Amino acid sequence: MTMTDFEAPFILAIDQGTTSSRAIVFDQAGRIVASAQEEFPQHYPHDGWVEHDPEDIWNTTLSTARAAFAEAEKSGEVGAIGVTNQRETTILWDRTTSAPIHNAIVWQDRRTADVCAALREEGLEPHVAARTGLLLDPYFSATKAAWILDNVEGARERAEKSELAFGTVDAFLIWRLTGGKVHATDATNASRTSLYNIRDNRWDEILLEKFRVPESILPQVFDCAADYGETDPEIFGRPLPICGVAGDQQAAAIGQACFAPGDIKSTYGTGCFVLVHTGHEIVESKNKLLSTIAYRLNGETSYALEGSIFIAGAAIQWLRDELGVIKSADETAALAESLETNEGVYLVPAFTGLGAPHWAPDARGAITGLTRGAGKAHFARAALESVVYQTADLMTAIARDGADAKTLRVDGGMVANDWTMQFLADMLGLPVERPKVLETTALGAAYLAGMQAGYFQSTDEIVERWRLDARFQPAMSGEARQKNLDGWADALRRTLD
Ligand SMILES: Nc1ncnc2c1ncn2[C@@H]1O[C@H](COP(=O)(O)OP(=O)(O)O)[C@@H](O)[C@H]1O
Ligand SMILES: O=P(O)(O)OC[C@H](O)CO
Repeated sequence: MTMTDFEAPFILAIDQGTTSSRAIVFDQAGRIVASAQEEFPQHYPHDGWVEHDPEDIWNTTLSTARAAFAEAEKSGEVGAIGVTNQRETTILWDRTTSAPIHNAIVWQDRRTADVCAALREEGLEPHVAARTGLLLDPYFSATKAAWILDNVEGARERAEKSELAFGTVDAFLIWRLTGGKVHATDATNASRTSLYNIRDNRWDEILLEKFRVPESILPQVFDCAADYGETDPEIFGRPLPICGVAGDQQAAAIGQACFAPGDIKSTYGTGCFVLVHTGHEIVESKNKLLSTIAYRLNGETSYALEGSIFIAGAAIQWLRDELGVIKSADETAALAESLETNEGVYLVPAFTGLGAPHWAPDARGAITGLTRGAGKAHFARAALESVVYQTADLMTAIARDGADAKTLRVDGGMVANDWTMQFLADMLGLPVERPKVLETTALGAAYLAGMQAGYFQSTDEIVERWRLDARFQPAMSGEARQKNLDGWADALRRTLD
């Protein structure tokens, strides 16, 4: 392909993730023109606490966006920007100086588990579920924002005087990119705060009061494809419109062209998130899944059921960084394959508690079935298998809630691992489809911006652009499958007990 094969104007997608910031420029056919990525430090000040320095978030976003932009502009012009982000992560900043008043409290952070437990005792959970589709868990932004207001000296008084702004990472980046002119978020990110009423599409006064978050600090909530203002001309040498925004899991579903009820995708990055489109209706889960906004376009809201797993690729990073049994993530497939079975070794990676469908913030990880012969292949296989079993638990919950999946579309860094994808198809008993573009999160943000910029007229044009790379068909015997699932259920029971 020559440079001139690309269809301009291009779209710059900013994908601010949990462990790295990425910027990818796409052409209008959905092909990658240029990209850049930078990791940044994670801070763990106490057991169960996870923080990011917002300046690291900003600096890595800025440098990757500028690098991808400069590379792309050698072959065409960038016309629009889409933003997608790690969700729930909470930042409060000074409206005058744009300086954060505390580190970002990351979605994985469990410090407000006690607050959530106390609110549950007071009977708040059914109200949270009815209004936001969520559960009472430290995962979501509300208790994180209140924690900052209570623990940074003078913050509450300053918030009451409208001197502070709250945002998930998208809102913080939009604020900085527009030079402090726009304080806005999109409906998907708002739906992850525990403060946003997903039925009426507005900040919920009762929840603001219960969670003790003043309305004065909240951003405006826009559609996912909308006018979010222009970037400060100094950033890219000219102003560029920011016109597409969605939380990363919702953006991945858009990049996977999940626009019809029943369409389902699973993204394997640091964590794993399964989203199934439920149309314009909110499906209330009876199996501890979340109801959430899939996207809002032209004022019309589509919803999804979501299963959130906190540790997926992070288990592989743990093998590499803490245990040192691998040097790089790619080694895990060969290690897993070197064993005919898992030989009874299971890992339950509850490093930051367990998410759906258990919601056990105090659970901690376990490895079971170790024998003297267990070695690094067993650990690698158990880590990969754990991601699959957690997905299987979610798929069971989704099926019980009435969604009937025919195939599962997968994406994210971990799906490069063929062994894991085959094991996933085997355990689910469903075909697993991997698309050609694995960067579906960034692609989804680019599509949203492209819609607002007028490059795409409808979601049908996005459906047409989806391309299959590989389909993994279930091949394992029913007996072997059940043995594995039983072994996992046993390890899980021991962890939860
Ligand atoms: N071949 C592989 N096998 C297993 N895990 C992998 C492989 N390649 C990458 N990963 C895992 O995928 C994750 C990176 O995926 P990515 O989508 O970039 O994550 P995020 O956006 O959450 O930072 C890492 O946790 C890494 O350990
Ligand atoms: O940064 P990721 O890809 O691990 O995604 C994080 C999720 O948005 C958390 O809800």
